[in-house]
Amino acid sequence: QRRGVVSVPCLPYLPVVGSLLHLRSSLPPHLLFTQLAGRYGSLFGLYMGPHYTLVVSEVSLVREVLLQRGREFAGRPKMVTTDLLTQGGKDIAFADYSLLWKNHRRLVQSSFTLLVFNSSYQPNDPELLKVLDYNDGIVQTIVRGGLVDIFPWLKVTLTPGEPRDLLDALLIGKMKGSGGDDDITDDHVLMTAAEAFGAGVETTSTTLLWAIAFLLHHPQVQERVQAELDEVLGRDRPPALSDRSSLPFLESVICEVMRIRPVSPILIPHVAMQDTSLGGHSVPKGTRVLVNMWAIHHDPKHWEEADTFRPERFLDSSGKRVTPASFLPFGAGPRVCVGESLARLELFLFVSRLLQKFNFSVPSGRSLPDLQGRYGVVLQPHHYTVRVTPRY
Ligand code: HEM
Repeated sequence: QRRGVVSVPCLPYLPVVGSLLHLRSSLPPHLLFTQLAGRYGSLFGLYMGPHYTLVVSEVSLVREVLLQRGREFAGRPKMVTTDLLTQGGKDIAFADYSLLWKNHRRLVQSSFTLLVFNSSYQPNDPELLKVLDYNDGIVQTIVRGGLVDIFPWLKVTLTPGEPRDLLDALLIGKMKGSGGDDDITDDHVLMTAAEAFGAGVETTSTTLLWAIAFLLHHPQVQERVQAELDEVLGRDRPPALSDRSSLPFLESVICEVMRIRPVSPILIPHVAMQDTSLGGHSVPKGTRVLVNMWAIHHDPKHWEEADTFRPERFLDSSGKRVTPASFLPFGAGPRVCVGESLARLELFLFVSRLLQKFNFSVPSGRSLPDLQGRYGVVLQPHHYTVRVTPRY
């Protein structure tokens, strides 16, 4: 037992493997952790190999980690996969807390609008295809990371010259050292741009897929959004950002989608940068913290019929938008999503224009989308088929 953490319930653990044997499950991590929280409580510990890790599943504790003690918990663990993908944390999401990271983050945040709206591509533009390909490589690599992040010595299973995939290629490139022709400096240059795509495109487009999936299950919600759009915009005027406050039901549908299926059900791991405390328990420096946002968004103490899709929960009795304290799809505090306002803006423009112009339905003979989802870097819906017809 480490000093100071004895009072937090902890999963059994063994030398070297830690608690991994107790984490074997067919459930995806957010559901497994939610189940374990039922047994061990809303704050419990486990060992990911040698790494002591706290799992947090209660909103007041989450707010303590992200906001009240946000600065103390703003570190990121050093992991083999992300270290390679980001050239030792030269990105934002996986870089440890430092002055450099803070300046980098500020710079990127302030240039997003310019960066995102500055250029456009035609479908199949070779440059666009290359970027999409690279993005896909990153997604697959992080999914495959798993064990090598817990036991870095697994790297030795590599055969130099015979990379099996992008992860191997990056590892081999790194092992060769710097300065050589095979060095991965091009990837290095791509880090920040790749992250804007990796963290930005995958999350936003997946949220859009979830939105359509839930609208197919709830055609009456689709009709109500369309009635609101018809009243505010009419048939032809494209939605503008200034319309957001006049479309509270549409905005509440987007929120309910992000609540019921958060694309990032477990936040990127945080790390205690100093000895600190959480919920009155002392937490040693270096402790990893996993925030289970799925558990927060489905907590029956805070959400009535949490498993039911009900956008009205984001409206008050006079129909105005409200934001419950247990709704944190972008995280909060120093590590809050850099792209939050951009993502909200994109989702508003996409959903409003699509529903103004089209009806979404299930093609005859096909079944409704499966709403279970599959867990990767983001929580995605299984593939489904949708019929899109112009409204007029
Ligand atoms: C629906 C869309 C999105 C959702 C739900 C989402 C959610 C999140 C979450 C939960 C985090 C982790 C917070 C934490 O670790 O405490 C995060 C971090 C981040 N997101 Fe997003 N995100 C979205 C879109 C975007 C977009 C559009 C961009 C950029 C173009 C972006 C860039 C980032 C970056 C760079 C970080 C790391 C921040 C840091 O560690 O300091 N995200 N996002």
